Amino acid sequence: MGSTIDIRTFEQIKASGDLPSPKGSALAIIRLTRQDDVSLAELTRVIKTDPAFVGRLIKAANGATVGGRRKIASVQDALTVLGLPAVRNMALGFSLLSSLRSGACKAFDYDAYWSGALLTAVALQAVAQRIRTVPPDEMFCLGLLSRIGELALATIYPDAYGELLTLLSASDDGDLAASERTAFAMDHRELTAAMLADWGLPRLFVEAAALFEVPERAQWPADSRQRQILDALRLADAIRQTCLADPSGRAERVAWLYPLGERLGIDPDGVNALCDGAIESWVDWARLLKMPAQALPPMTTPVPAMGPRSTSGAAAEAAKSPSMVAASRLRVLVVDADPAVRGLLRGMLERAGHDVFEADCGRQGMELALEVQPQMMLVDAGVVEIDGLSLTRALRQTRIGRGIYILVLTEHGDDECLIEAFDNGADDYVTKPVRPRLLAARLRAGHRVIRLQQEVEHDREEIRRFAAELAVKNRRLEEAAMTDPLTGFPNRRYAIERMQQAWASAQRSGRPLCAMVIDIDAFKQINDTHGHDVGDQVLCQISAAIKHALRAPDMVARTGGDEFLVLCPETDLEAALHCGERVRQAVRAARVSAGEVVLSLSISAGVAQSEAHMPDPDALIKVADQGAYLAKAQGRNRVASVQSGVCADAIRQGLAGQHVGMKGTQVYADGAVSPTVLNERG
Ligand SMILES: Nc1nc2c(ncn2[C@@H]2O[C@H](COP(=O)(O)OP(=O)(O)OP(=O)(O)O)[C@@H](O)[C@H]2O)c(=O)[nH]1
Repeated sequence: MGSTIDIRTFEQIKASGDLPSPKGSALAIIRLTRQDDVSLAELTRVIKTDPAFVGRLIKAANGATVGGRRKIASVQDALTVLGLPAVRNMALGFSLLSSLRSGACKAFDYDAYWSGALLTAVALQAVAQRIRTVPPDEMFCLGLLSRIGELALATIYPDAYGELLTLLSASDDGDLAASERTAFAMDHRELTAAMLADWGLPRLFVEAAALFEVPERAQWPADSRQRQILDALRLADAIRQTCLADPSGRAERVAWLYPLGERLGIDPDGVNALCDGAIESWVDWARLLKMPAQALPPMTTPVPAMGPRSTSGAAAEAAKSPSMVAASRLRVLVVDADPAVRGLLRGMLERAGHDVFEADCGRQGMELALEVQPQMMLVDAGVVEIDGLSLTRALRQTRIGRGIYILVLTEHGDDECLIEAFDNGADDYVTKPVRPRLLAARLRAGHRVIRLQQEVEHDREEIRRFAAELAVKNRRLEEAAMTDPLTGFPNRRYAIERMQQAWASAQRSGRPLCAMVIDIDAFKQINDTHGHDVGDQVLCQISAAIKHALRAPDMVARTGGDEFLVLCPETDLEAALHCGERVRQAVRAARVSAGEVVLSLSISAGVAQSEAHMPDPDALIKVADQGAYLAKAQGRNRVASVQSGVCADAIRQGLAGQHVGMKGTQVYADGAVSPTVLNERG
């Protein structure tokens, strides 16, 4: 591969410390997964220190599970399903995504960059699921980072790269890579490849990332694994561009999208289905990662005419033949110490149209089997280092090795060896010296079994996809049933569930529990004066101000029109009153803009602490409600509690607002009553 960046230049940039790199827990996860003797327990412990990553990992694992398997809910199970390489790459990808959501390069659209990268990632994962060249979850990361060089250049040279982007956007025929090379003596493709290699991604991935924009430079045979990964990445990138294009742009792009699918044996309907699956999965991931992802129309409209290409015999053949070739052509690994035997077998297999890989000892056989993932292996029982039978047994214990059709080569008449071979997991045997016609017949029989397995796997894949779609839909329904659509906050139903859990836990531990009821003051006026739409915008901004003022363990839900319920676990009344006052001040300080109007509002809040005589959480909410009612009655814009026994002095010292004392109540306010328009209209 001729496009790798000059290693000295790369080392210099790296030494500057400006290159994007994984941070914190991701770094620890990557380091651990590189250790040969890492224990699952240790890795699980480190992963659990990063709750956001736990969520993403479990989501990815559930995407990868077979239909009918139970849902993955623990880190340990997710690790088993995904495997260490996928986990390592996900830690890398998500760490970069989290730490580089914004940056100093003004002309670089960070949101669009990551959103597009995510679409490429899910598209590549879906393509990999179809072509099965490498595990789909490993490909996810390749898609996510396939243009990381662009982001790196924007990070290292924010001003100069910004100027370059601005210049390019003004010209019609700008070549990004050429301009980058002129300005920085390197382009994003080279830098991407160098960074992926530096992070230890597989060579096949590094090369695909370096060349997918310039595929004419790749010299690999059309049916090689390298070429398939490259073509898969090209297809995923084309899916990204097509899905994000406007309707006329889409029509234009399918003209080169479908031929890319054809190269991998995927017909236009299959490509459309990949696009639709990718869009759905993209929106789902974007929600989890809190990234922008607009609703895109599906591609499942009938395949637009591609001119004579689509109907010509050649194109129709091209659309069909690759999948047929893929089904009849096998990757076969021959493990035998004798070069003459290997040569004989290679000749036979190649004449039958298969791709042949050779290993001269058991250890090399194991390594190659895991790397090239052959569908069939011919293993000499007497091969050295690891003997053929131990190799068979070891392979059967791996995910990759379980599905390989293994033919053992044994000495004639060695029944004991044959029995042991079958006990170790061999599918068939051939005795030495090899008789070509007999071997050819056994290869055909093996081939039949493999084809049947592939068909079963294909059906399973369909079921898996169906189950995954169903699971996503169910999750969405569950979420929707618990979420307030306007603010995105949990709704009353969810709040009551959480309240019951917190109540039970407080009963068990004997720790205090507080509830706070918040009501926006004179909100009706906003609707009446400025309209319902402005009212909605105000609600959203006030919600954000409330949430921002709360601590992480507190839970806030929108329980009514302009009413919110806050749950403060392990908090006593005094602390909850402080918290309420913090929220009140935050809302008071917020400048709420709605259209041309800037408003200042206030809230009234009631706070209550659980007490031994209260029978259930409803009683606690009722007392908090009474506090809110009292705050309203006292003139609004205040925090109140109808419970006594609070250390008034301590609170007063810590608060900016005035303290209005009543028998058995605490009330805070700073006088003004809202809402107030702070600017004049237009
Ligand atoms: N814009 C908008 N308004 C809503 C929504 N839900 C309820 N409302 C309105 O919110 C207002 C709530 O008013 P109230 O709580 O009764 O009274 P208020 O004007 O806030 O006065 P006080 O609570 O006594 O300070 C009503 O006019 C409802 O119609 C919503 O989703 N969007």
